[in-house]
Amino acid sequence: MSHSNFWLIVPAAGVGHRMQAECPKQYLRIENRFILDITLSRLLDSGLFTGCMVPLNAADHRWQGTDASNDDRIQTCSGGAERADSVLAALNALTGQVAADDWVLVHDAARPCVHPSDLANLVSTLSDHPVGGLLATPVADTLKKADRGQLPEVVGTVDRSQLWRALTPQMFRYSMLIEALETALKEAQPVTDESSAMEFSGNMPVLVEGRPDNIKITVPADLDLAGFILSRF
Ligand SMILES: Nc1ccn([C@@H]2O[C@H](COP(=O)(O)OP(=O)(O)OP(=O)(O)O)[C@@H](O)[C@H]2O)c(=O)n1
Ligand SMILES: C[C@](O)(CO)[C@H](O)COP(=O)(O)O
Repeated sequence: MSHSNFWLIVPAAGVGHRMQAECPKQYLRIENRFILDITLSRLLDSGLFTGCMVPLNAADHRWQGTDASNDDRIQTCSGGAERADSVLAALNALTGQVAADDWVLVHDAARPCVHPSDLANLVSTLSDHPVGGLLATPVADTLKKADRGQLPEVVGTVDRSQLWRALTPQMFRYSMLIEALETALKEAQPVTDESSAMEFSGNMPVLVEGRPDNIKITVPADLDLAGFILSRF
């Protein structure tokens, strides 16, 4: 079993355009709790993490009203224009606290339904792996490729036999992840998750199957769905 420490980064600097809400979605409430508080408590309650860094939007004025802001395990920093920029900012803000081969788990603030069993399985599966990996779930729907018309039309059906939906947490060694993100961003590579940066650097992250109910709250309908999922835990 690895003797490395485990650190948590929860990117929470987005504005939630697709949610069309009155505030950034991480500050919407489920059962009168901020989504950000739910996500952070579900992860930190595992007792796994040495520390946690939460990148916030520079214009964020809601953080001080959260329960998490009173948790001395949690540090904050300023995020960036894109999710990858926020994650890199958080990694840099941890410099001096984290050893090169410590594990860093990055988990979207917008995924409050993450299940403790998935977190435990991710860590136990990868803690001695040289690269790391991510929670993911096999695609269960038939996938269509469409043209870009106003009324999109099918141009083909995609073979889904090797396709997975990437979830979070995504778990990589501190120094490898910083280097991969810096390289990908410098080369203007599209980086929508940590794995894609690691892949660009030539690594093959492991896919660890996770629960499909680890949803990312993205559009309005996701809020009630997340509330139902959380009510079942
Ligand atoms: N510049 C950004 C953009 C996103 N995120 C975070 O990354 C996670 C996943 O991103 P996404 O679902 O795209 O959130 P938003 O960018 O807020 O949503 P949208 O794209 O609809 O604006 C969220 O927890 C979000 O707060 C971040 O920390 N910094
Ligand atoms: C990281 C992620 O949740 C994995 O599926 C996803 O890439 C985030 O994408 P978003 O557009 O920033 O929500």
